Amino acid sequence: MAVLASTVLALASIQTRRLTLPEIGALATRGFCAVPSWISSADVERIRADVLAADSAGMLRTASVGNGATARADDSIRRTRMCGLLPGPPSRVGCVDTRLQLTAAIERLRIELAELASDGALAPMHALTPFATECAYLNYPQGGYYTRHLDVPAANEGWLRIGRAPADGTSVARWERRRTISLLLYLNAGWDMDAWGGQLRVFTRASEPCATPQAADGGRDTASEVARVRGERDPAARDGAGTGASADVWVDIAPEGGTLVLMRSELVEHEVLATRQPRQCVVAWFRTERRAGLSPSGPHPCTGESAKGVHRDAGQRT
Ligand SMILES: O=C(O)CCC(=O)C(=O)O
Ligand SMILES: [Fe+2]
Repeated sequence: MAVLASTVLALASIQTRRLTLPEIGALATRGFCAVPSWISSADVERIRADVLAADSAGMLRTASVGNGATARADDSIRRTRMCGLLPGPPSRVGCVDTRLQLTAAIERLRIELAELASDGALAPMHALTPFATECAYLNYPQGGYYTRHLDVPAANEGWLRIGRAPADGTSVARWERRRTISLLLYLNAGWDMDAWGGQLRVFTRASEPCATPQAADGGRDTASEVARVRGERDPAARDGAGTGASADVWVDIAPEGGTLVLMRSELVEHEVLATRQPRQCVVAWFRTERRAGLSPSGPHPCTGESAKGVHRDAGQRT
């Protein structure tokens, strides 16, 4: 009986729902969307239990900022613990089936987004390369936070070399990758944003290349259950006059269990406000790979710049 029960549990997959048209529209025009109840509350609890088990086993470590040689812990920017899932903790820790089902659900979402992009439902976007996804658990302690940031580095338009660099010697890798879509999946049922803070603050700017004027005002439609528009755009920006400088507009998203957030990684700045309760979530990044300096597929998503513009960058590298 116990064997049967564990077999059934192992076979049960994490059911996700497809994105709705308004959610797809928000991702296309505003660069982000919030998707309430993407998974069931039972699956939220299963994943959360696995995060806590992995943390108790010492698998979650202080999350760093920067990347490669510049990666470092910096308490003034970020306070949370993190554990990568690809590869994940050893199978004796927590529930490996839950992790496999979670990463399978994330892969199904990558395919859904790739299909939407090829159908033209999303703004032009680089292809999401299979087997290039990063995925991790995050556990914020009471007093945790992550200050305002973009998920890609500023240098080389966010492209990072895969493998050997010229400084490493000969036989240099010619591939690069960049985060394209950032994914967050929240795991705390009944999160009280007013009492506990910990909201995800997503910034949009009037000057943001992919944001349309309607988009910057339109968040209430797509995410009314989970988000509140808190920012004010300055009047000059609203009527399109002035120097191009604009005040921030932001949307606060409650980290409610089961809510999925998707953001264009190179466009959408965000932060996690101080949390007064421990807060767990899954973070993942769908990435794009390209031959160094060559356009991966089609024009740059925001500027419409095609391979020519990107080639200039390659010229500097070689
Ligand atoms: O915890 C969150 O809501 C956001 C985390 C985040 O922005 C990141 O890890 O890059
Ligand atoms: Fe982030």
